[in-house]
Amino acid sequence: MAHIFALAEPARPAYHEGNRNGDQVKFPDTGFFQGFNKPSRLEADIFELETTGEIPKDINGTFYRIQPDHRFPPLFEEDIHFNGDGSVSAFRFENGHVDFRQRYVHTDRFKAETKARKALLGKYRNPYTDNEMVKGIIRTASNTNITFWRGVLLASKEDGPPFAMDPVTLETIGRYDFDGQVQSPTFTAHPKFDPDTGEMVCWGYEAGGDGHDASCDIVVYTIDKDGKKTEECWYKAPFCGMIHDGAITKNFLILPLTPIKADAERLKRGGNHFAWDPNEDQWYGIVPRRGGKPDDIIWLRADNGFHGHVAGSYEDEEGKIVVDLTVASDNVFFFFPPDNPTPTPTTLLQRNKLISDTYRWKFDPKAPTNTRVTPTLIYGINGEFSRVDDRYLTHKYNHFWQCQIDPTRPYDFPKCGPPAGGLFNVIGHFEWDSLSTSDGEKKEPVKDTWWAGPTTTFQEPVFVPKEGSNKEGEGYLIALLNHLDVLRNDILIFDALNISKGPLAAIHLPVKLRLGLHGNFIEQREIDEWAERRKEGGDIGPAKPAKEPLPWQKKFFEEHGLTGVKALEGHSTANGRVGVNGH
Ligand SMILES: C=Cc1ccc(O)c(OC)c1
Ligand SMILES: [Fe+2]
Repeated sequence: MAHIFALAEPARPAYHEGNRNGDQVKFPDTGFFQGFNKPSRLEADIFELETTGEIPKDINGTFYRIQPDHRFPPLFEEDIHFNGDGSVSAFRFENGHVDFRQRYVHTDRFKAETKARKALLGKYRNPYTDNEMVKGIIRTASNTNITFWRGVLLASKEDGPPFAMDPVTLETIGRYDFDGQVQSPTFTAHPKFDPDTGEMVCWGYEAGGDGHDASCDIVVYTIDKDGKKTEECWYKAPFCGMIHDGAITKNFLILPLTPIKADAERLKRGGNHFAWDPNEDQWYGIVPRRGGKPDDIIWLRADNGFHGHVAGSYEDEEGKIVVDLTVASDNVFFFFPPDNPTPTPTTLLQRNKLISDTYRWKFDPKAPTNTRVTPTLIYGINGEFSRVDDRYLTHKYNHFWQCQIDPTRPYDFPKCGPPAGGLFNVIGHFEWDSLSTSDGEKKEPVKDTWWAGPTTTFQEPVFVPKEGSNKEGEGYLIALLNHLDVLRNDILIFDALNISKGPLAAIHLPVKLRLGLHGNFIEQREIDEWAERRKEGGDIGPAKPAKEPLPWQKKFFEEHGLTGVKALEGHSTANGRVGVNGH
């Protein structure tokens, strides 16, 4: 019998020679778009999610997290997860109850594509692959992190500026330029918040031109707790590599430069934004947090590796900079292979063979540029997505939490297929102090872990401090669990200092979310206080979206006239003239 979707005339394939073909709304038949990775595109509100066990009543706030979720079938069949539109989930915890909300970030890209009812932007961070209609657009999909800053959520991706959203309704306010103070084309997805000063320390790399030209310019900003930009300094990188996460101490910002490189010519040819360079070092740029000048940056170097995320960072008693982060042994971004093929991971399966241990580096801020460094400690675990008790950032700390990869545990391959996003089948709590060998004896490091079974994997956890306690690590760990067999998600809540006991409670979603990147838990007290200040007539008033195009866009519109996205919007150019070809 014919399948119910069968047509009398066979439909044309949705992709021809790798390019989108015709108007069928059909996603590629590739690993990035099928099974657990199938786009969901869901915007939803669910009041009173189903639960098992008792949700701790002292959790009062919202767990925000963000996921890429392609709104439209991509222009190119080989498109990747990281190119999907940002979609934000909010889990509001109140008195043992949990409500769910999910909305897209309304980026400029999202608006233009909605109007056209189809994808207009092409490959990840390559404007040369875009439809002519969107030339000059801010391309970012804002899909990597969702942070809370002075009463608004900032959805961010490192290829563009952040977009502000309302923390309660999740409505997009618009592109956020910090009241005109931040004009760089790119902005990190990992801004750092100093818990003692209330400052945001942030940066952009590939920041010299339009953000897609492989420039080696790095900009570093500090915004103070009142929203005023207090520092801006421009530095040069030795090459245009990725600076995804960073670390702060009281006096320094550390920028890990990963040897996955952009190349202007490859971009012009319509190729990948990045290519892994297996012969390049991993570099660490160190700049002062206050009064930095372009010449102040020092670069320390270590053998090739792929930086993951930072756990904690601080200055020790000797003034050394302690930075803890995962470093993988090979190319984690298997979809960005080297320009010249070498034996490097090119499939998810090969990627799962990578080792990603957690390294403790101690950097001397007085070391000359090009000094070679080696780690002080290696924890002896394999994982990613480290989190700490954020109240201890810039201070000596002990505890961190992380998703673990344990290939010795059974995995139900027939039911689940290759583990979407990586085999993060265990969640764990670790203690640096357990590695110390002050008495000369080698201790067995703490590995407080819990395995969730053969059909499940974890997404990045968040730490929630226990109400009324300042003790490091006292609180809860909350993490999304992927059911890879039945295509659904749960949220598990653990006692953060006793993970191996298993979850205290679970929250059940009736649907599948996407594989997300990052999230943060915000206390209700904080959300309410800022809502009061941000209301009409409040002492600072509503957050305002950017009023002007970015400098690179103004230049682009002046050079190219009123084409592309400007024509689409029917706008005049920034200076009020209709600048078509010299008029
Ligand atoms: C490691 C994560 C990472 C780095 C760069 C990206 O553009 C991204 O998009 C979701 C994610
Ligand atoms: Fe990240």
